[in-house]
Amino acid sequence: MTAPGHPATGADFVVVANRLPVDKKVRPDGSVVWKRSPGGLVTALTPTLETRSGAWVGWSGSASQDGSPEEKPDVEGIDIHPVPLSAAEVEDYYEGFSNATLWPLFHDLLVKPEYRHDWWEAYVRVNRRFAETAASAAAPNAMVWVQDYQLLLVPAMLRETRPDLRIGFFLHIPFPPTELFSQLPWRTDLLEGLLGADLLGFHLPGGAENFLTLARRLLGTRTSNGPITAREDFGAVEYDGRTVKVGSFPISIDSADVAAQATAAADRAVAIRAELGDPEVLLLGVDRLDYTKGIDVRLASLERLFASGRLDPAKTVMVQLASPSRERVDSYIDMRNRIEQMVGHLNGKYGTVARPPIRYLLQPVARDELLAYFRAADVMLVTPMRDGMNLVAKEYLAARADLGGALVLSEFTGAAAELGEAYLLNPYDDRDVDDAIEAAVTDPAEARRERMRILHDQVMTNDVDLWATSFLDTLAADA
Ligand SMILES: Nc1nc2c(ncn2[C@@H]2O[C@H](COP(=O)(O)OP(=O)(O)O)[C@@H](O)[C@H]2O)c(=O)[nH]1
Ligand SMILES: O=P(O)(O)OC[C@H]1O[C@H](O[C@H]2O[C@H](CO)[C@@H](O)[C@H](O)[C@H]2O)[C@H](O)[C@@H](O)[C@@H]1O
Repeated sequence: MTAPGHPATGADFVVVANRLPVDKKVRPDGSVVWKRSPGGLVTALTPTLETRSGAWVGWSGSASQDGSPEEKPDVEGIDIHPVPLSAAEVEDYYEGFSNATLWPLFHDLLVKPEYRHDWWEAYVRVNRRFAETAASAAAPNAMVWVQDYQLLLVPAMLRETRPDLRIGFFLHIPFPPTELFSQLPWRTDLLEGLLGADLLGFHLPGGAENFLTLARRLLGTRTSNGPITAREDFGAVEYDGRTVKVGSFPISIDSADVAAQATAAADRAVAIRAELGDPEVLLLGVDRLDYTKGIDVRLASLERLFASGRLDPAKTVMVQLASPSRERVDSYIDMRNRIEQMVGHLNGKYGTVARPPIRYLLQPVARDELLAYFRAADVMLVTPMRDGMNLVAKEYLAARADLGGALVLSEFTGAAAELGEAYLLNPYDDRDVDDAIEAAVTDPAEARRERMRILHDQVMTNDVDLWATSFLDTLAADA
């Protein structure tokens, strides 16, 4: 069925992403409910689609029963095209090639990537399915925006059957240097897959420049040499008789919405602090439970700060909200065990029965509750070993229209490139981590407030609309 406002021949604007903007949950009684999915990508694109009205091609988040037709959820303003994945494809394409091969390789080899040809075959097959679904959803000359590392082959597959389309691709995770990318047995196929696009977007200029070097070295193509800057100066690759534009577009959030909702949650923030025993210092971490996020880095630092007396465990509470993620992938299971051991150790050593210093939740919390936590926290701890952007950091800043709080931020996040007034740290340097956390807790209120004023303004000005508009305007410009 065609959504209101869409011609029967297809949509003029199509988003293609691994995930739909809603997740399918099957209740024990067999009934189905659709819930808004967690994750930065969905959070970032939903407002854009609502204002532009278009189609979204993606996976529901659950394996399909063989032979049964995929249901189509009703999402206002978006024509949804579900792509079914079998249980084996979830294992091989999503958990395997996407999250046990590409994810660790693109995140500095924090765990060892696995290179398996059966996973690759599933990745090619599923990418083709996404491309075919997108081709059938798109109107003639439509603009199609493909998202992220799960779909690196889709741009070329789409161009093969629909050369009329204007194709953009955005990578939400870091793009690694040639030396790392070249480990991939399928490096040329992946590079050629991406070069099917008219415009390739990365968060940071460094990722875009890595891509140009790779194209030059691996394919011998002609590429531009000048520096790339965010949204302004672009690079180019000459490939197959076309010019592929390459640029940096740092993603952001719906800042005004976050600020308004967090302000509305001010009373709940006070109640949260009371429920926690009104600690002198409330530290907060909010992450998918992923080994890239450095949850262990902040817990190890707290141990050192408690042990040395630089922070008083009797006056400090740290809340760690962790959303379960990719739970069947070995490296995620290992990280979860490690974190839970550290939480237990810290509470056992530094807490009392009535008052453990670490409060750890392994479940997603409701959005309004999350915003209340942002508003309640004195210090937000964002300590990834590597992260494409990190929207949590930006959400925290937008939530602090009261100019309270402080942001501790790893230099190894994309967000750090724009947020120089945060308490920046190198997560590989224990002393630096400890010093940054201590300073964020103990600096004079006026100094913290001045940093927050600059950071809050930065995020309010550079929002997700700027990200989407600058990408789509650039994509449309040379059509
Ligand atoms: N409602 C809700 N959102 C969450 C929770 N945990 C994380 N998120 C959201 O998920 C997104 C995470 O994005 P980001 O920090 O870029 O990291 P990513 O998980 O790697 O995409 C942010 O928009 C968070 O607000 C949770 O427990 N509840
Ligand atoms: O879909 P999942 O496997 O559950 O993972 C959730 C998303 O994680 C990744 O997020 C990235 O995109 C964010 C927005 O650009 C960025 O801030 C963050 O640094 C990245 O890690 C992944 O790239 C998405 O595809 C996933 O949906």
